[in-house]
Amino acid sequence: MIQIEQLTKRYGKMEALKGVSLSIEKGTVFGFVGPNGAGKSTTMSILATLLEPTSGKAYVGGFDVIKHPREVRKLIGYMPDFFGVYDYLTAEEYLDFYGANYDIPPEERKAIIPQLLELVNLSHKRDAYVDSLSRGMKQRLGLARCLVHNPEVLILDEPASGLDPRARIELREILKELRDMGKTIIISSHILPELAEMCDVIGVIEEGNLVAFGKVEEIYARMQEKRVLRIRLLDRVDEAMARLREVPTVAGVTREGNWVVVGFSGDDADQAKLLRDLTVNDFPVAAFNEAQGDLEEIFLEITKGVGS
Ligand SMILES: Nc1ncnc2c1ncn2[C@@H]1O[C@H](COP(=O)(O)OP(=O)(O)OP(=O)(O)O)[C@@H](O)[C@H]1O
Repeated sequence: MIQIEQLTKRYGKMEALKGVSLSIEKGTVFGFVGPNGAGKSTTMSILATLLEPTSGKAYVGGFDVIKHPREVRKLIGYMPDFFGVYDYLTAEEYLDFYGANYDIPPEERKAIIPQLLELVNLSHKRDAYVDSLSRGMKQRLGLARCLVHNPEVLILDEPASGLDPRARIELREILKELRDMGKTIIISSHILPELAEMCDVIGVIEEGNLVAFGKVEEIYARMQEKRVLRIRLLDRVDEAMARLREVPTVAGVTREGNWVVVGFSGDDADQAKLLRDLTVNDFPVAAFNEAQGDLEEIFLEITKGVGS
């Protein structure tokens, strides 16, 4: 559905994108993650036909964003990170205004708008002024706004930023519904766990380079290859450390008090073997556990050293 090939973007001397390539299949919820200034908004603006790349190609539904922006715009709904709202309009008038911008006839708008308000759980706020809505409600209204022309692709720039946990859950539920409707969704954030719970596929961007791309589980699995074991011994700590260093699947051994911290590249069977080896040799193991690598750690791991 979306194809990006060797995309670059320069702002003067500043290289915001340095040759990003990726492809997103129809019906995918794609999470674009990276720190501030990494190039997420730039990539999304190019896909939304609002910005021209310096070089490279981008296609939406097979249409080139430079050569066929009109066709692309019909296919996409874009929600920028900051969007102006028209405070003097009610929620319903606001959506009606955007529907009219897309040349949707008045009768059709009358039918669609209640459905959209329902979808984003704002039916009860139909007659409320936009400026009276909470941030989460405004975000949901913004989402409804980019759905007025029933686009196949949604490009949402940091839609969850500034939302409290409850509002984030609501947003996640709405995104699920949209995915079930067959929409392809691109959503950005600089907070990885926030995206992991909403997305199927994740791309990590750092200083204009795509440094990781894959299914959420694959990225987790990659981290699992580098697990960290924590072993607490009652005694013979130095001896145990020397023994552990002999094990081929052990990458590094450090000590934190009575805890031994082991960098480990083996699988579950290797891990079981390691524990057995310590206990049959009478090392007094009081605790043995695997440190859980969360997505935040994976993110730091993947992006470590990039750009330096
Ligand atoms: N119009 C512009 N003129 C000059 N530099 C720009 C412009 N827009 C973006 N940049 C620079 O390009 C880089 C990428 O910016 P971009 O907004 O794409 O990042 P981002 O990943 O979306 O970050 P954020 O999470 O802060 O929105 C940044 O260094 C930014 O300062």
